[in-house]
Amino acid sequence: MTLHLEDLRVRRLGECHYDSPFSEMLAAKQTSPHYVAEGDRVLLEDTVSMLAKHNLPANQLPSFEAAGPRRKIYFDPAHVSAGVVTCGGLCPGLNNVIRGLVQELTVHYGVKRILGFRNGFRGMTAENRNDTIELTPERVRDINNAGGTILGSSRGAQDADEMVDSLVLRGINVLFIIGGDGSMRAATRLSAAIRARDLDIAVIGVPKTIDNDLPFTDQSFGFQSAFAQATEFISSVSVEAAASPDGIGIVKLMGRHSGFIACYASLALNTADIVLIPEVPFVLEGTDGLLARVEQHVRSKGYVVIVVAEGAGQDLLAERGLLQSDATDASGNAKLGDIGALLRESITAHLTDAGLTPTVRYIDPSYAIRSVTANAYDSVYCLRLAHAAVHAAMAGRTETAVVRWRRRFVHVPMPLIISYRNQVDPDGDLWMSVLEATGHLFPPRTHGGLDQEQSHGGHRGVRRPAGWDDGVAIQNAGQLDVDLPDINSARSFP
Ligand SMILES: Nc1ncnc2c1ncn2[C@@H]1O[C@H](COP(=O)(O)OP(=O)(O)OP(=O)(O)O)[C@@H](O)[C@H]1O
Ligand SMILES: O=P(O)(O)OC[C@H]1O[C@](O)(CO)[C@@H](O)[C@@H]1O
Ligand SMILES: [Mg+2]
Repeated sequence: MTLHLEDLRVRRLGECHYDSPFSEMLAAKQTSPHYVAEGDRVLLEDTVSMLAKHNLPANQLPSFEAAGPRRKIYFDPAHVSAGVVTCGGLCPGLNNVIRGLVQELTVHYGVKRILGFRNGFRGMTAENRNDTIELTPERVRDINNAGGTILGSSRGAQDADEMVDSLVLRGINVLFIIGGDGSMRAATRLSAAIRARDLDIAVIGVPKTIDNDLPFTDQSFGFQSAFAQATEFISSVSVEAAASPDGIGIVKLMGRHSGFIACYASLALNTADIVLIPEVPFVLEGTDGLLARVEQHVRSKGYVVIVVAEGAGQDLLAERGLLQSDATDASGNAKLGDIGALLRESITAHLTDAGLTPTVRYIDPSYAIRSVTANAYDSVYCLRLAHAAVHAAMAGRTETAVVRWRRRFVHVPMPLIISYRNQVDPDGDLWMSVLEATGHLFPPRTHGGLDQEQSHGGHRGVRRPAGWDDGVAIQNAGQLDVDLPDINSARSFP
């Protein structure tokens, strides 16, 4: 399927008639290397060859609407009641985003009423809709000092119409959804239900995912804090492995389908000998297999450190009957088998057979990683995303996520954010860096790169309940088939 320029157009509730509190500040601002003026756009692609192949005038190149404050806004702040909900797995920085939203809404726009729905979308059901937390500047003052989310989060299906009823009954006209791919799918369904009733409610997403698996965003918030924390555990097993005869250190890190945390945490320390991620298949046996490679390391260096993403090698578990192929969590995400345990057992058996005396240290620090507080970098990032989200909502944007793309903050229509899964490209420069750092070009490439399903539009391993929409599949952003009018002319979405 093809991405059309129209797919990059952000939906608007209507014309902006109210003066924004930022009008004066914006009056003289122009686009610069550090600022994108309202009305200017940020390019989707960033190489000469990608842009050249479109053969289009500059103002028709695929681009995103810039985020940020507008001179005119859609909502009268006096009549805004905002809702906030956090959904899916935890991620460092959730509280920072909540705090940033509340501060921006109250201090700059003068919004008086902000409600936090509790425990994810579950808090928006008929049963729970009145159990909200009033979010005031006082309530959120110190929440950034703790990990998790003061609102709670959850997985599991809720009825979109019932959630719209909750918004109507609680008088919410601006909703901020902080969540991952599943949450953005839910947000899209919720938005469709809002549109079907012709309601004047803005839905803005702040993409959150510890796995960094959402596309069209440089890196998701909390990711840096998470992989920084993960390095602590790699460091521990490295020390343990190095101090044991024939030592084997294994750390299993989160990453259901995308091995970004494993890659970045490994690069940060540069002590891992082998990195295994879902995107790059490997085998255990044979001369090209992991076991032979591990034995080589142990014989030459005395120990080996392996960093494995939880989604790696699931095919190996399946072959051995160690994977319940249709098991899912409440949100329809595939439940994974324990690749770390398989590595531990098979490496121990192999090295023992080879006459060695392995000591295996296996750590699975998953929850100890995603529950940490945001570091200084992520704290800044979360706050700026929150600001962008509030500006977008007040300007009447809807069904839109706020992200940072190529260093600029932009608006990405929600269908795009769920259109495919961001994964480590085995042909890309990140994986090349990992191979350079581990120095052994392992695992060897057994195929030509991510297949079509994996990289573009695929949701392998995600099994949603019947009737759920997994969003449109689009072609590789590098192969956009551009079709269409000048999207840069400001125009309301029909
Ligand atoms: N296709 C869908 N349609 C409607 N609702 C969905 C869909 N997918 C997920 N949801 C709902 O969105 C919420 C969050 O989804 P999920 O548990 O998959 O986490 P997520 O947002 O993907 O975050 P993460 O991947 O970081 O854990 C859940 O309440 C889930 O029921
Ligand atoms: O155990 P939970 O809370 O379902 O979360 C586990 C999953 O959540 C994720 O962090 C994504 O949020 C995955 O990497 C991980 O497998
Ligand atoms: Mg998800």
